[in-house]
Amino acid sequence: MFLHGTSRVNEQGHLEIGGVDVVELAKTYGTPLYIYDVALIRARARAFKEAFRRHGVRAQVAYASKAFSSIAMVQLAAEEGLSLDVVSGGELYTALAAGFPPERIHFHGNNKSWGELAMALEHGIGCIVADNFYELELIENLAESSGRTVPILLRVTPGVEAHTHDYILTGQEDSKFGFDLHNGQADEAFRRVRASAAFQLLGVHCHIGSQIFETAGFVLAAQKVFAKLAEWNKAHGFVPAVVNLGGGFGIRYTEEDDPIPVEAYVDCIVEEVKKQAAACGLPLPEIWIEPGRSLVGDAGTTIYTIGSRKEVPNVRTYIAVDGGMSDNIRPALYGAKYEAVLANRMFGERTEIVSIAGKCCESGDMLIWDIALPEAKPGDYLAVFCTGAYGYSMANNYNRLPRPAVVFVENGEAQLVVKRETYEDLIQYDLPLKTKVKK
Ligand SMILES: Cc1ncc(COP(=O)(O)O)c(C=O)c1O
Ligand SMILES: N[C@@H](CCCC[NH3+])C(=O)O
Repeated sequence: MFLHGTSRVNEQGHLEIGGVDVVELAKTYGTPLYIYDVALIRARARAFKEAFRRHGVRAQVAYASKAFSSIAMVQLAAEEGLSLDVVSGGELYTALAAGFPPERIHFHGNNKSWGELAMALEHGIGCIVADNFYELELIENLAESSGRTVPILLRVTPGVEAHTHDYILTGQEDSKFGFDLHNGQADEAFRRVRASAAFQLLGVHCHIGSQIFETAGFVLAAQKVFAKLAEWNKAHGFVPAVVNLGGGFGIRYTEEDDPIPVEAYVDCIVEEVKKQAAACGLPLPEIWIEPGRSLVGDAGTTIYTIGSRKEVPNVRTYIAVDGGMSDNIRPALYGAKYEAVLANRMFGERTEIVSIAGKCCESGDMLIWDIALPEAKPGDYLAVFCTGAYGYSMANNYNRLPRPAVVFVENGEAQLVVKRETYEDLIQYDLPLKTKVKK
């Protein structure tokens, strides 16, 4: 059976996560409900950190909070000694409100506003990952007006385009992110930054993609980054303090996925960075990575209540749940695949093949096509696995569906960490029409 972390089947034949019966959680908190296995998140965080520690190198593992940001999640990341990657004023605000140490926050984004950058500077965050020339201008102006020096990494696009299962080398990088390494943009950014007292250039960042199962793309990216760092060192004596190779480590959504353990990514990254630094005659920089999905993805499970059923004779049976693309847009957006079970009948024999439909008014709102399940009846609970990354964080109110609640479970205890939205929440920013029609 497809179970992760602390998930198991209890004596009642119910799915249990973190020592808590999922059916009880559904009854207490309602559905749809996101449940996070906290022990699994801790285990992943520790595995990443331990892998670096074994190599005896200086490193930061920054949780990419775009995968799932909430006050409790950020506090959990802090508790585990992670750094934090934020990509908007909203994620930064959440981190600060959660009491996350500002010096361990890294600020990303391809169009940071003046206001967002000002907030970051005001709170003295650890570093800004500068993405483009306009941003450099904004940072410089802000730094001048506040008399600060701003620690930055330059985000470069190394021309390594990673896909889910492979990677290809692209001569001409076509990406909205970062300074191109090959067409002179990165060199121009480097010159500007070095010429201004506004910046403290810590080093370079790159991120080659997401849900990657191979190490080759990271090796290639490190090689390209160091080729540039070697040039900058030779020509300008620049010694990087930090090299950040981003996130993108893949997880197992279905039986078809075959990711490597997190240690294997870290081993290959550390070995390549060591090799490259030595070859370039550079001291070993601090190595930073930014995992999102691989920290929280398979720790998250969504529980739905099953409702209607529609048979299309000789074609398909649709089973509808009380959520859908509003709480998990990934199947509609990327054709993402998931595994699921009936959480209240785990011992049930899987006697039929059905397709799981969401309740949004959209034919494309399908969560899973053609899955084997016990015969599902209205009121049964469907658990969809591996929804911890980019589920809640990409949730929306399409069709005015309230966003679900989020519960953390650990050692037999459940804790509500995000409340379910209410209908009142949905209309809280609406204002009534000022009618011009005379009665
Ligand atoms: C710059 C950057 N860092 C980190 C991540 C986290 O990626 P993942 O969740 O695949 O680890 C992303 C998202 O792809 C990203 O764009
Ligand atoms: N949101 C995407 C990944 C994008 C990562 C951010 N650069 C997903 O659900 O897989």
